[in-house]
Amino acid sequence: MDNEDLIDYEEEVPQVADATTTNGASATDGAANGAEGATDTKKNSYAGVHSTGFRDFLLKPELLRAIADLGFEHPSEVQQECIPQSILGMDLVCQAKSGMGKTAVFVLATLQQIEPVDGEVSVIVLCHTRELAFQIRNEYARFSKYMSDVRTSVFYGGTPVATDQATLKDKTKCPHIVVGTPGRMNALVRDKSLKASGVKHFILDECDKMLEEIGMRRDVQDIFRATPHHKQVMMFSATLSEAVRPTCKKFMQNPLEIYVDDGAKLTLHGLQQYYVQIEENAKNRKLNDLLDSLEFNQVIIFVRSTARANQLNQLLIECNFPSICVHGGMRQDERIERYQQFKKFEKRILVATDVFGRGIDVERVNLSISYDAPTSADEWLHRAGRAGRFGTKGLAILFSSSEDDKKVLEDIQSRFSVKIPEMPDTIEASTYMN
Ligand SMILES: Nc1ncnc2c1ncn2[C@@H]1O[C@H](COP(=O)(O)OP(=O)(O)OP(=O)(O)O)[C@@H](O)[C@H]1O
Repeated sequence: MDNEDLIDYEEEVPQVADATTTNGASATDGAANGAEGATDTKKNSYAGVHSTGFRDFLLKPELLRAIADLGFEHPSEVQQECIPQSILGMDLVCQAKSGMGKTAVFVLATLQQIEPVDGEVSVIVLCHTRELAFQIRNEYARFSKYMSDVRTSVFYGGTPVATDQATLKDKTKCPHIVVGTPGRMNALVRDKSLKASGVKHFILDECDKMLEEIGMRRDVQDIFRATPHHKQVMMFSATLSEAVRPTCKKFMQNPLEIYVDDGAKLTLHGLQQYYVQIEENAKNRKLNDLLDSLEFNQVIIFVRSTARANQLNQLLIECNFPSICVHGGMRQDERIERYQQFKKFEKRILVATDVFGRGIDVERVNLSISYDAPTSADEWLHRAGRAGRFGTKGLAILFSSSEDDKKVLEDIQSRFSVKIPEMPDTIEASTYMN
């Protein structure tokens, strides 16, 4: 990746040595453990060893009440590792498996520290898709329900910019916390509707995605430059390759680096993964068979283009499956409405492009089918991780129909030290249903 045009004002800071505070054992284990055996070493690690409770973090009573209302009993491992330091304002770069509660780390850390000043935005959270931004704003709403003086807004493209501008202009409405996608957020910063000079916490979720895509990275950098030098920076993803880590750290000062899971350990314990070798023209029939024969609560079916999403969704509806689709080619309000429909369990089948590949959290999804193979091993990990949230069981299936698909399959197996077998004729439902 080309790092040339990265932000400049941290460039002189000496790079943190590799021996930075990491989650010692876990961080190194991953690299050393080459095989599936690694998966047995920490059963239920998502729930930690239960030695710590949320109370031990000395959070505000309003937050503890909200956490109790949400039914969170114990912090997950990533929460145990990150919350104590992040609530003290430390910079943080964090990799942990999909669905293990990274969102709560930054939501709690920022709500714990926030001192809301009317007319001032003090927290900026950036993520790569509008639905994810919407979801994160909802997480803020859930955790801040007893903090009535804290306002959170979400800003993303495809909606009237004037509405966002009006919200920011009105002191009684101006949010203290803003979640958004880079393009719209940068536009609001550029036209000075969003004054970033009061920002104290700057967060990137799915940071590898945002820093690897050049357009997004430029927007992120521009927004970052408009914020004060002194602030807390936190970054999160399930996939932080060795290549992207230095890029992340360029935005930070002496960050705490927590790699709860790495390499082989990124594979979710409860998730079974299979591939299906198939000709392109046999995919529809196979998908039909799978949807008929597999038991599932909800399923996300990934395809590579908006046109294919529409076609496949149409076909499934004609076959009387309760299907909807979401992709970047539809109106934004419709996208959010469909996301909500699926989240509320009004539909059980969602056909989506990679717009839904990362971050989206729908509890009942226990089946992830890549009808079109992903383009990289990392994207597979994110797609598969839509099933098996927070340590639950799930099933992920990849249709492989070309030499490129085969190559991706090989990459997945070597990058995550996992064996993905060919799908057997039958799979016992209890092994992937909770
Ligand atoms: N301590 C906890 N106890 C119970 N449930 C939790 C806890 N922490 C988080 N969750 C739930 O787990 C689910 C997954 O969390 P979240 O979406 O933050 O995962 P993530 O690590 O960001 O995953 P991804 O990498 O896929 O974005 C959410 O529904 C969240 O409410």
